[in-house]
Formats: sequence, C-alpha cells, structure tokens
Amino acid sequence: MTKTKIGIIGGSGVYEIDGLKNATWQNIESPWGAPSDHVLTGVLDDIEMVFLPRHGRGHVHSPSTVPYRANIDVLKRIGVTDIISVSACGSFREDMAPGHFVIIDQFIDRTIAREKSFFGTGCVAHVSVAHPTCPRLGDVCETAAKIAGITIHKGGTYLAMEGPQFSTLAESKMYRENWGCDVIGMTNMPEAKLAREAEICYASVAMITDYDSWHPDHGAVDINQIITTLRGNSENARSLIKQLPALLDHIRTPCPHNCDRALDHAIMTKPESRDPTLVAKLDAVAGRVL
Ligand SMILES: CSC[C@H]1O[C@H](OP(=O)(O)O)[C@H](O)[C@@H]1O
Ligand SMILES: Nc1ncnc2[nH]cnc12
Repeated sequence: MTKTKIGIIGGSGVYEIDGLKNATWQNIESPWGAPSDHVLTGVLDDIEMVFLPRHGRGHVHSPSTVPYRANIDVLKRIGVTDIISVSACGSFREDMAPGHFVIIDQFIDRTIAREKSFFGTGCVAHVSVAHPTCPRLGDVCETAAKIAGITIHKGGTYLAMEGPQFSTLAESKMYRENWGCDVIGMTNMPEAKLAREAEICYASVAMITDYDSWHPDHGAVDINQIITTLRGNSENARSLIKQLPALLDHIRTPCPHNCDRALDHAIMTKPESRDPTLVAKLDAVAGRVL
C-alpha cells in the first residue's frame, strides 16, 4: 500500500506554500549533488506534501543552473509519488492571456546546456516521453484550478528554451507560427523527462505572465510587468494547491498511464556490464528495477 505524497515544485514567484500542518524545512542529501534548497514537508488536510522552490528561496538558481537531477532525486528519495510543477511562462496565443493557467501536455525541448538523464555510460536506459505529463494528475490540477476560480486551459505545448535571455522576435514568431507552440518557459525541461525516468507522475501548471515578444500590441517582454503579474499568479497557485487534497486518493492506485512503471524494460545495459558506482547513485530513482 503506497500513500499519496504530493511534491510541488514552485517556480518564479512561488517560494513557499502555506497551510501545512507540521511544516518543516528538511535537508535531503542526494548523490546527484545539492538540490535547489531544503524541502518543506508537512500535511495538508491529511495529504502529505513536499514543497521545493525550483530556484531556491531568494531565487538563487538561473534556469540553466537549477540542479534538476538532484531536485527530482530528493523528491523520489523522500517518497513523492506525484509532482506538480508550477511555472511562469509567456503566451503565444491571444486567448491564453496573462493571469490564465495552462495544463501542459506537450513540450518542445530547446534546452542545450543541462544534464538531461540519470542514466549514461555503465547503465543506459531509454524511457518514453511521447506523453510527457500525467493526464490523471493534470485532470486533478484542472479541477482544482476551476474550484479556485482560475481561468484554466486544458492542454498546451510548452517550448522550453535555455535562457536566461528572453526570445528574439524572430524566435518568438517561429515558435508561434511555425512550430504551433502555446507557451514558453525555461525550466520544465529536463525536469519532466527526469520525473519520468524516476517513475513519478508529473503535471505542469503553467502560469501566464506575458505575451512573449510576438504580440504587436504588447512589444518586448518586460520583467517588471512579469513580476507584477507573477504576484497575482502566485496567490492563485496557492489557492489551487489548497484544493488538491479533497481531489486526491489518499492511498495511491497505480497510474493508469504507466508513469510509475516507466522503467519496465527501459534499461539496456546487462546486469554484469553495469557500472556499480552509477548503479549506487540510481538507488532512489531506479531502485525498483535494479
Ligand atoms: C521570471 S521570468 C523568467 C523565469 O520564470 C520562469 O521560471 P519558472 O519556470 O521556474 O517559473 C521561466 O522559466 C524563467 O526561468
Ligand atoms: N516570455 C517568456 N519566455 C520565457 N520564459 C518566461 N517566463 C515568463 N515569461 C517568459
């Protein structure tokens, strides 16, 4: 019997969550290095919650230097079954306006300077990310957002860029007009891929702060305007989180989309050819199949 334990990864503007019983900041060590920060653990209406600020309290890590592997590893290590990522993003669609939230279901990964896998030389694995987010968890987030009175769009493609600079006008137009992307951000990749490797259900709630640079009436991205919109979005994210416990099963049933069995048949390296040092580091992430 596995208890549901929700991990919240808070993006820009979301550095803590409130209402947790027995709230404690805990230092969890990882063989993948130091995570972004300590994790805030506690109980929200009988559901165990673990919160991790993606950029660290005080916003220390840039999108390229967020320790994505350590973050996912510590969440797995502490028993998180489902991760909800809340992230700021720009919009490529008129009808997805600043202040609206989007439940992401696809990504285009344009990041280039990040470690993207727990696996590698000495233990090679290939998981599917054809459907990189968990529909069951996404449905829960959608319902929670509706109850909280947030304008929510179900389904959207998130362009993950390296940053930290925002896009050029030509890039913004290409992502929107030629690639059919809906929103843009800098952090959900490789986070979603790593969650899949760690067999944790992952849902992404993208909170729109701006229209990137394509919109003729809005001009270039303005960080001051983003920060103002972020404040309201952050309040809404907290309201959404408060609705979650009532919508979740306390005892976890297997994911109907197989997120929690992603490593079945994924590891290619024969047991006798595996690197013991790497295998040891994979104890939390892949212990189920190693
Ligand atoms: C504050 S604007 C740019 C910054 O915000 C987003 O971060 P996160 O995804 O962690 O909310 C975006 O990806 C950029 O890192
Ligand atoms: N326009 C944008 N591009 C990339 N990341 C963002 N985060 C918030 N707005 C963004």
